[in-house]
Amino acid sequence: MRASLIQVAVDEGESTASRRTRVASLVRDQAGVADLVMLPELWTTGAFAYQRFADEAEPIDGPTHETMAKAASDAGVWLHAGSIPERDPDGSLYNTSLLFSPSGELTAAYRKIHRFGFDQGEAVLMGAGTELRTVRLAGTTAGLATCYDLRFPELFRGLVDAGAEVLLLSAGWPERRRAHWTLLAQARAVENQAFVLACGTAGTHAGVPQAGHSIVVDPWGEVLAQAGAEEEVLTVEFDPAKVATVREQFPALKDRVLGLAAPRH
Ligand SMILES: NC(=O)CCC(=O)C(=O)O
Repeated sequence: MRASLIQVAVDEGESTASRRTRVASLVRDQAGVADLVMLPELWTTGAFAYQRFADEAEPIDGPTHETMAKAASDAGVWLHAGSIPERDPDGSLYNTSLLFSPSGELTAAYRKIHRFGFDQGEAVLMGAGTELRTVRLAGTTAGLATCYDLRFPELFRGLVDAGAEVLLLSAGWPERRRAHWTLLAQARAVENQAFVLACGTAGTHAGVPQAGHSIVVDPWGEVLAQAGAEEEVLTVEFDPAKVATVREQFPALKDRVLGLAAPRH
């Protein structure tokens, strides 16, 4: 499988409409290059531009859906189109990832489960997703996660229990915590014996420099490729069958002990 992670720059000053057009063209450029293309979290607004979420929220089948479904089918690729600020028909907001098939059908929508609560923005403005999402694509099973989710290993274990071999994380991770980003991506890959493809943003918005450094890690924890700090398309080739090989040769997942009792005092 060949995957291209498009590390979109989310600097202020570019309108949402023109960014959509620009990113759709980057996706189309992947025709014949990649089987799977990924975009970051909230790349239309930037993940920290909290004041824009309500104004720019869209329904699942809104303008980003329309543009990205067409880009996926024009390019003939699986497209993890990152996430949008979704407005549910009941008015509430969610941070929702969209995944399209090569014919442009929406195959999965994942509402981010762990909202970023550190600075009160996302956790106050957005609702929390409640359902894990896995998708069969290109002969493997992918599990979806978004940014802050990376800090919560139980979510990834849930995806692996549901059959995931490839963990797709779209993010808007800040430069300030870049060391955590690389470490956690490798940890999630090693502990789950799965590929991790983590696509972040570049640039600066709302005063928050973004980490970039999108990363692809194999089930043994080796970094197959990592981007730099600027906007970049990171293309990598990997064999999802390596998951079965690693799990067979070093069957640590089989040694899990479930339902540990709390300590007695
Ligand atoms: N958008 C996010 O989820 C930010 C997460 C983050 O900054 C962190 O976990 O650190």
